[in-house]
Amino acid sequence: MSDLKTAALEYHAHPRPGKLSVELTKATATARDLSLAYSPGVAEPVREIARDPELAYKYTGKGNLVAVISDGTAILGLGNLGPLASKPVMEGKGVLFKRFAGIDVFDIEVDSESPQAFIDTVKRISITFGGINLEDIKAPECFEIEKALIEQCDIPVFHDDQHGTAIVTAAGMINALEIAGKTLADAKIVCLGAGAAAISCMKLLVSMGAKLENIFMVDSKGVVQSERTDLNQYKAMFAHATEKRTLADALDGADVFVGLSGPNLLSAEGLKSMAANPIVFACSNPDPEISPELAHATRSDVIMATGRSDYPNQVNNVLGFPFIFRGALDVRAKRINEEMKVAAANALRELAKLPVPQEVCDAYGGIKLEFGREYIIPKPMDKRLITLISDAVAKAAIETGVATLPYPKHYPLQSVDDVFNG
Ligand SMILES: NC(=O)C1=CN([C@@H]2O[C@H](COP(=O)(O)OP(=O)(O)OC[C@H]3O[C@@H](n4cnc5c(N)ncnc54)[C@H](OP(=O)(O)O)[C@@H]3O)[C@@H](O)[C@H]2O)C=CC1
Ligand SMILES: CC(=O)C(=O)O
Ligand SMILES: [Mg+2]
Repeated sequence: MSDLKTAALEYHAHPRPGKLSVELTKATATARDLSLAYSPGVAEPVREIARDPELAYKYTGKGNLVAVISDGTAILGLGNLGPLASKPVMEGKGVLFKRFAGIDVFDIEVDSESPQAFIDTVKRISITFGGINLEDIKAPECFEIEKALIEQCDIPVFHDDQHGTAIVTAAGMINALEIAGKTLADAKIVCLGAGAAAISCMKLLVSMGAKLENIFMVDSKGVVQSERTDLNQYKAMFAHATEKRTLADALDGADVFVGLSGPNLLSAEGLKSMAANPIVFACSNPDPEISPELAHATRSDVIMATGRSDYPNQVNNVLGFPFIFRGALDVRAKRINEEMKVAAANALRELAKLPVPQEVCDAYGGIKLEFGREYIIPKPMDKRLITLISDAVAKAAIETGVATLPYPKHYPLQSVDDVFNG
């Protein structure tokens, strides 16, 4: 077994299975405490919530509780391995929500026979939560599922693989282009993958200035182009009349490669054919479309990012979802709208340009981190993420009328420890 495999299995198995547990937030030492926590005292908040459902936010953990829900149909880049196999990833998202934004998570793996069954299940349990983070649900079903749940639930519903990924990709991309001396408006972009993450990433890039005609999407059958008769409506939005048919055709002279597909799909030859200062976001997890080692050996001018924690430039939705939900929950937003997503992307992008505190450098082995080719996007351990992204999201929610609470008195948060100081 590889060292990483052994260590990862050991980490998950010991000293107790899994990565999360439920903790108590109130005293439970005496009979009096129990008479408040449970019968008879618990009847009082029950009566209050029955009278006014909004009081669930006052008397229960609802307002700080997010459901991370999957059907296991697109677990990272590992594919459709079923709901139970997705549980380590969903627990992992729970770890990240808690560690970076103080948000409690129940992970829920749904064994559903159809998108409608999944929608019905999630809708029925949605009242338990302050928000719903959908995860690792494959395209195109994920689009229909998210749309239905947004319509049917009055709490934020957010498919992380779509929007979390898009926000972080857009932030990193605009910075990488700036370093390469290029612009989003002119960049020729190849997106390998045409699923949940890819469609949403390309849509956000277009809304932030990329030209639809400059984007070539490639799926498992080749270039998404207008002569194809097998395209779903989401892919069809990106279909051009073009002679290009293969990934190699699309890559020739391209400025940007975004990989949201699977492992080892970008070859050295493909990378060689790209324009000067090529930007490669090989974001498939756990194994990228091209390894950074091969990319750097192939091109000295490549600006390289992956979805992984163990290389520079981690373009991963961990930089988005904890802080976006934090901001949304704290103003009790009814949804996470486009303005909130763009605000998050801009906050993230701008943070990368600020001097990096020593403690962040220390968490990454003491290396000097400075805006440039090896640091296009902040590191997950940077405490300023919660300060800036949650603040930007909360403000955008208020400005666009989806917040139901005013700007929080304890904002901007200085760290995750400030979450309950409000
Ligand atoms: N770094 C990050 O933050 C994130 C990374 N990802 C990564 O993105 C990838 C896709 O995830 P997601 O969008 O949720 O999954 P989906 O199942 O929704 O989409 C997968 C897409 O990959 C395409 N694909 C698969 N194999 C190939 C191939 N050989 N050549 C070209 N395209 C291929 C599929 O093509 P077809 O449509 O023809 O089936 C499909 O369009 C995963 O590797 C995942 O780890 C996802 C979210 C966040
Ligand atoms: C990071 C993530 O959400 C994924 O790879 O699916
Ligand atoms: Mg995911």
